[in-house]
Amino acid sequence: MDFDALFTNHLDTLKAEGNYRVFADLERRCGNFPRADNHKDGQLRDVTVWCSNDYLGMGQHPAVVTAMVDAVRACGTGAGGTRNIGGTNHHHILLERELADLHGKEAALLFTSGYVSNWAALGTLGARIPGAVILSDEKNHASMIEGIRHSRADKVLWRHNDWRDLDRKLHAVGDRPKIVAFESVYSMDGDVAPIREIVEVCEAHGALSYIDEVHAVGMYGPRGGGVTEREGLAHRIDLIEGTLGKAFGCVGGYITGSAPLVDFVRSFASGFIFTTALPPAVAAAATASIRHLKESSAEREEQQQRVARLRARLDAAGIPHLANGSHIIPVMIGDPVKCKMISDILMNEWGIYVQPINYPTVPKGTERLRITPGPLHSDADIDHLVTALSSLWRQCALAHAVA
Ligand SMILES: Cc1ncc(COP(=O)(O)O)c(C=O)c1O
Repeated sequence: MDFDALFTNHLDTLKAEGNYRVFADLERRCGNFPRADNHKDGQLRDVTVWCSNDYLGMGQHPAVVTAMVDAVRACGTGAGGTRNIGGTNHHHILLERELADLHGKEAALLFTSGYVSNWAALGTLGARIPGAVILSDEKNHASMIEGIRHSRADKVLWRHNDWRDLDRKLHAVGDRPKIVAFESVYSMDGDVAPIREIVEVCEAHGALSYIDEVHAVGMYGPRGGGVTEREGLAHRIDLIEGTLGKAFGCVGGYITGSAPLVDFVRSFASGFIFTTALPPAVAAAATASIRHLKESSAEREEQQQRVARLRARLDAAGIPHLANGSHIIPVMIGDPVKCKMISDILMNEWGIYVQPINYPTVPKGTERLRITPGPLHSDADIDHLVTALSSLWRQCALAHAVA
């Protein structure tokens, strides 16, 4: 199916109706709003955070902080409107160009979060492509599930990461327009999808491929374009979705794809049209973060060393963790009460903050600590964490990994 022709067709109808909107190129809307006082709130406990999704510490990177502060001074704190009505600033346009370039796509579109990107994009594609069927990996994130539900399109689940099952299910769907939705790095198990095989199956069936790279953008690929960049597959995926809130250290989400696809979502998605735009300062900070990670792999390399070191230390201590080929280290506990208790003791007695992950976020019996080492963790932090876990493993009589 020629999706771009279909999108263009719909857009032509919009144009004929006079409802088609464009943004002024590099539109500026900055003002000298009064600066807010910088105040410190109450005393904070000194803990080491081990469960942050600011994977590379970019939220504290001087270039990112400076970009945000400068933009707040120049443009104020808020966008002041929806993108279509007064809220588009040159920082949004620059960021969309940066994102399109990151993924080698014609266009990009910002949303207020990664959640909203998935919800709005899948909701719109499923609802507006007549007769569409969405084939969704069974472990897809809630934002994708909700988007599909919102679209009211028919949904078919395929077994997690099982491209053969996907192939069979695409066959069974037959001649209808098909959208295949999946992730690159799954958040809770940290496992990585067989993207090449999935893309080949999509191509064989003429399906639109939709990948969520939320846990991979900034982290993988020579310029931080995600697993699709690392594997040289970005150009074969129709839509890449990502977040600015994790490795890029800011907030917001986006989609990238062909110009007609992005224009189609921009023109029809209520989650884009009817909400205040991201603050320009956030867009400026995200642009600085993306640019930095495109040009420098220092944070990524440092992060990968931290992950390798922690995994080796856990292995040496016999503490079971999922080997998954990603930066997410799930330390398996398998009991909800012990999981919560260990998290509490780590916080109260060891100054370590790692949130317990229990049902319904993960299936019963697979309760875990989801640990995310970053470049800002020192060797001493890692040693302290493993010493604490080893002590708790003995205290709580937890099973050790088989060597
Ligand atoms: C796979 C996946 N997609 C989307 C999102 C939503 O991204 P955001 O936090 O930017 O809303 C998350 C959030 O954790 C996620 O894990």
